[in-house]
Amino acid sequence: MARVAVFSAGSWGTAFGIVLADAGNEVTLWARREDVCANINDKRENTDYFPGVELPEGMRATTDPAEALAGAEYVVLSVPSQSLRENLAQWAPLVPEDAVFISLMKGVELGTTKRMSEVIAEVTGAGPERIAVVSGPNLAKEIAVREPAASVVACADDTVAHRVQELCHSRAFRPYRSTDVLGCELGGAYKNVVGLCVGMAVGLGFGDNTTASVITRGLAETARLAMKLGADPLTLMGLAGLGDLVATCSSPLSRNRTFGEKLGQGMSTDEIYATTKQVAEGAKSCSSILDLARRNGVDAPIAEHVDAVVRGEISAREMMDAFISRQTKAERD
Ligand SMILES: NC(=O)C1=CN([C@@H]2O[C@H](COP(=O)(O)OP(=O)(O)OC[C@H]3O[C@@H](n4cnc5c(N)ncnc54)[C@H](O)[C@@H]3O)[C@@H](O)[C@H]2O)C=CC1
Ligand SMILES: O=C(CO)COP(=O)(O)O
Repeated sequence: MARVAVFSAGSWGTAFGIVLADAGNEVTLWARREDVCANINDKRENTDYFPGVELPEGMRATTDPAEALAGAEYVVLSVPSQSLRENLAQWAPLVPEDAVFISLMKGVELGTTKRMSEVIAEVTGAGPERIAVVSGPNLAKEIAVREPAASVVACADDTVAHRVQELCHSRAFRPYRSTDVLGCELGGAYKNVVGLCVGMAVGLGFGDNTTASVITRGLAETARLAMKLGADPLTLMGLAGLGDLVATCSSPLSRNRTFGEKLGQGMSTDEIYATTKQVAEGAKSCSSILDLARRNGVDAPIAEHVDAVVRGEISAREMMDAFISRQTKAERD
């Protein structure tokens, strides 16, 4: 049993906290809001995110980061990717010296084009042996009610990956192990952009040929960039690549796919933001991923066109037309 601090009590932080508590750990969730914290401690429920789901015994909440971090051996991070740097700057001085960071986030930082593990390393000074990521087909709502699922735990240090793997192996959650942090993170961030694109196709009324074409070319685009940066191609064929892409692009539970569907139906980005407070990481990361691809000389038509639709520069329909009319090429290029 280990002591784990989870930041924060949103969808995935809470659902992964349930996995950790089910696996026998002592879990403290940091909640931003007093009412969320009180519900978790008093009613054993995160009413905002998972009404009706009873939280396990080994889980409690606090709004005080110092209390959450006292004696923590593992620090799980599940905040919006674009706020991580600012959040961590406040929390880092409170983190116990040897604690291992576990990133659940699927985004790329705007401006710097850094992956979340890179931001963690930069802000905290932690070495690669203290930074792990968890990524895979893990829609939070299904995990919270213990539907069976698999995922990948990646850390540059295989011994630490093994420890984190054991930490989160519960009765419904099966983690695999990897040392390819970069491949897992890029797979996780890119599938959100592809999910937006698939959602747009659905919103436009198109069927399975269109969505399968976008998913497949999305995987090719993800692999092109990830491999250029040094990822193992097999990671992209695995749970953190293809697996997550399939879950996100097929599920109405996906916030990214839903966001895309609304764009396809003609809503603007601002109108969609006004309808939800939940994170759709791809709407921000399409721009940073495109930036990353351009800096590395990699062709990224899906990221480029999704970014243009999110910015309101073209419509979803114009995006689909542009894909079809692009210069023809070999499939493997
Ligand atoms: N929901 C899901 O099914 C999954 C989500 N993820 C990833 O997990 C990360 C978190 O997403 P979710 O939990 O789904 O989002 P969410 O919107 O459900 O929760 C976000 C949490 O962050 C907090 N938050 C928002 N702005 C903040 C700020 N400025 N500073 C500190 N905390 C802030 C919110 O209070 C909330 O507790 C994202 O990177 C997402 O891609 C990964 C796998 C599954
Ligand atoms: O990452 C996810 C599933 O693995 C969740 O996807 P959304 O953020 O699109 O809901």
